[in-house]
Amino acid sequence: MTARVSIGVSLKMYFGHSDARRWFDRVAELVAGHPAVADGRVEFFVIPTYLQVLPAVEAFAGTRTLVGAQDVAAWDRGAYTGEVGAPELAEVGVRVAEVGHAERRRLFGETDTDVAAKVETSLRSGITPVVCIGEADRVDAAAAADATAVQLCAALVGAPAGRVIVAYEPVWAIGGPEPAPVAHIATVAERLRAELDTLEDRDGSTVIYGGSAGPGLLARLGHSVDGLFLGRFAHDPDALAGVLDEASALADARSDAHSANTAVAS
Ligand SMILES: O=C[C@H](O)COP(=O)(O)O
Repeated sequence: MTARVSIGVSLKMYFGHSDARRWFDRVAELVAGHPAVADGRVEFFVIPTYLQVLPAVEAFAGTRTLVGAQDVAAWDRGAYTGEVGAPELAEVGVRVAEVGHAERRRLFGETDTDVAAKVETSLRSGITPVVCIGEADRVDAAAAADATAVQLCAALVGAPAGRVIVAYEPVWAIGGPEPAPVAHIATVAERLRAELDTLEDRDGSTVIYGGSAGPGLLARLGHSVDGLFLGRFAHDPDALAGVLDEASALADARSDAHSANTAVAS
């Protein structure tokens, strides 16, 4: 388990260009003044639409915020109309790329093979993939853990060495009024972390939770996840500030636990 806690936001296609730019300015000010983001205890990433990427890179310059893309082409470059490749994304400052979100799998027919190709090109281009996985139907936690472990393995087929951010998002909890139950999330996230721990060359990889996540959830989840992947409940910068405060408290608790363990071992 890393001491660092990750908080990510995907804006999906909710904001128009002006609204997105206003949100970037508000949030850039917020994170610039947030000690835990400023000193790296909390990793913060923002994933706007492709067209909003460059203004986001500009707005968040100097704040340690990682700007991401909501998708990435499965190929580096060539005759792929409408696509954007990882090398170009990296060239303009994109640091993370969302791969295999439930909406892309459901609405655009993305398969595990597509997801694996996108993970591969991202890592090869120096971009950290945010690998989205989650069970489609509301099954019990053990079945969800089994299903998502299979998805994770499929996403990493052929992937070069490097850190991945695994976003566990039960499909049935996305876009709803509330997140999945804490015990369910904890069971699945712990299984996914255990799977990652068996893999070589995945140092620093993290498991975060998404699906109607908002203020109050991280404090209840505690050490069972490495952070959250927010959607609608980050549109209000004040709500996002609350989540960042919870992330800061969790990062401090992890750091204390790590120090205590080190002291016992020596
Ligand atoms: O990308 C983010 C997730 O799909 C969660 O979105 P949501 O919190 O609006 O359900």
